[in-house]
Amino acid sequence: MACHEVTGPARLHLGVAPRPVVSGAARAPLAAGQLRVARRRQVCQRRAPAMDEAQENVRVEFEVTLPLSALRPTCHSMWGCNPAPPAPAFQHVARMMDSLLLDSMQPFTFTKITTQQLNRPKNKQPKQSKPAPMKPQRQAPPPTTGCQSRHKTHSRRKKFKDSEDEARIIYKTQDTFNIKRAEPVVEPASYEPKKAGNPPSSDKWVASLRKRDPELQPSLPAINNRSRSNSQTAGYPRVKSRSVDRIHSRMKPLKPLTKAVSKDDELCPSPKSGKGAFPLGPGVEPHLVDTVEKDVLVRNPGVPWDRVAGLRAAKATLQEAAILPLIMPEYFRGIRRPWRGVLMVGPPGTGKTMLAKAVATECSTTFFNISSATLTSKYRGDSEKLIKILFEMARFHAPSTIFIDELDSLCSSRGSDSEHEASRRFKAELLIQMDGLDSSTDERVVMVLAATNHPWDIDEAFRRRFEKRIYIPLPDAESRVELLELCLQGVKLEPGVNLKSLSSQLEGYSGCDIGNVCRDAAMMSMRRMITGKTSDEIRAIRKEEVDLPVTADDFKEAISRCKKSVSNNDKSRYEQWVSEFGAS
Ligand SMILES: Nc1ncnc2c1ncn2[C@@H]1O[C@H](COP(=O)(O)OP(=O)(O)OP(=O)(O)O)[C@@H](O)[C@H]1O
Repeated sequence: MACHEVTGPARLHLGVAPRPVVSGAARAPLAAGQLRVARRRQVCQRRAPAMDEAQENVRVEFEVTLPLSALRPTCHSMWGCNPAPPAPAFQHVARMMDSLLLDSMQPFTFTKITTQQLNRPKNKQPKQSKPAPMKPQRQAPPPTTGCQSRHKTHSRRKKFKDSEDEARIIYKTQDTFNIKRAEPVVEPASYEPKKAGNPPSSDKWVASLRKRDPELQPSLPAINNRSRSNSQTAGYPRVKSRSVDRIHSRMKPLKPLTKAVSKDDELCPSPKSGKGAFPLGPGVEPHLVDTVEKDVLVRNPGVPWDRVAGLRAAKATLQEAAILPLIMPEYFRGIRRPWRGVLMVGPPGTGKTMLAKAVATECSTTFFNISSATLTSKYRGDSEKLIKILFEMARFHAPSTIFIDELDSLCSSRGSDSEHEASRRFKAELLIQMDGLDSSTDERVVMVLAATNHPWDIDEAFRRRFEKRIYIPLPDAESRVELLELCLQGVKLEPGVNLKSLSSQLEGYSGCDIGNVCRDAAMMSMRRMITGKTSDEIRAIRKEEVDLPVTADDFKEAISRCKKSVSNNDKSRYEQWVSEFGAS
């Protein structure tokens, strides 16, 4: 018989004297350790070893009704009764008692556990005269201890075949454990819930029962739920679960996207969808929306086209893909729909990220910037949900640009043994979301822009979805001159410095490398000035003394110190990939 087949009411009452024992009031008092079986009068008198040292002020009482068929002339081993194997229903009750008595006294903060059969036939009810006095206690919290809660579980609705199958066992004892009295006894009317302090013991007790006896599982959820609500009403600080936190945070008003105003915003207005905050529909997790708004959404990339030197072909492709559909949306319909995805491929430091920001700045689109760092570390496990919300937000704030930096680290080839489950789910979700960007029917233009230094690692499914795959090469001679001019803005140059001849010396350098050379050359005069001086002497140097024009020799020295970061082999590998998979 499984535990839920205990068909009669099982009542357990733990209390601290002098509180009257309710259900035992109509009976002759029983000595400690006595076990009485009603109806059949099977009385088993045994003393538990631990109960020999009785404490006068602690009384444990429980009342159990269970089918006679379940009852054998046996007791639980704890009381040293008949060694015959106990019946399952009785076992169930015994195990509960066992857990209560053997655990760390926490159970004694419970005053009553009641299990009732809901549809018991009236003529089969056990005698009501004795349990009747317990009823008032269900309405008022028992006054014995400070940590009280009541629990009620309902046994499965199963009728007895015969009323003779019912038996009542009443057990009374004086507990011998070193029970710390929680609080003085108070009258029910003056009972007040404990405000704070000890956590509710019910959870601990239930957890203990679960651990000790998995067979009790079916009856525990009801106990557990009830105990939570009781501990809540008893004034204990509630332990919030993550899901509860989410619900609470859902109720918090989110900052509207267009509300943030900074100094930068005033100088260069951020792209505004003008639609206010993203609505939290069903299934939308507010903390992820918050995450996208805080960490992914870039309000003001602030990179105009002219800050990007060279890269004319790439700029033209991006203009066609991102800017023109916004300028003349009627034209970009049907077969002329805007490109859904553009992949920028090239060596590091060639301006791919700058280009993406420039697109967002020029188009005034809402710019979402995600990278493997954003997704895999902080939001591991949530990354696919984040992607889903990201695309929903991008549609809501359309026209939008979603920029995925270092695409290879997020969208590498699938199916390898080392592939993590979370990564697989993320890729699947991203593929689905990119498929959903059908701007031939949807007027909300959302473009996915990605950049990678390792195009050969990208999964072919993603490669296909990036309809434009453009090469961002190392700067040519003309672009290098532009870069030098850009980098040396505000820097005094000696009249003898020729940028064209300088650019020829910088062949094979990336935009980033050229910036480093310029920075180094611009600091040469200062280095010469401070050599061999103490910090006090350096402090005494005036700005005009160090701010000397940069000479050709300075550049020469800087070039000798800063080598290029991209090898010829790397360059040819990119060119080979682009000649095979490029689409510009
Ligand atoms: N074409 C360019 N115009 C202006 N600045 C450039 C250009 N290319 C590179 N730079 C300089 O190099 C720096 C790095 O550029 P960016 O981050 O865009 O390179 P990237 O191609 O995205 O590099 P990675 O692939 O390593 O992410 C920029 O801050 C900028 O100063």
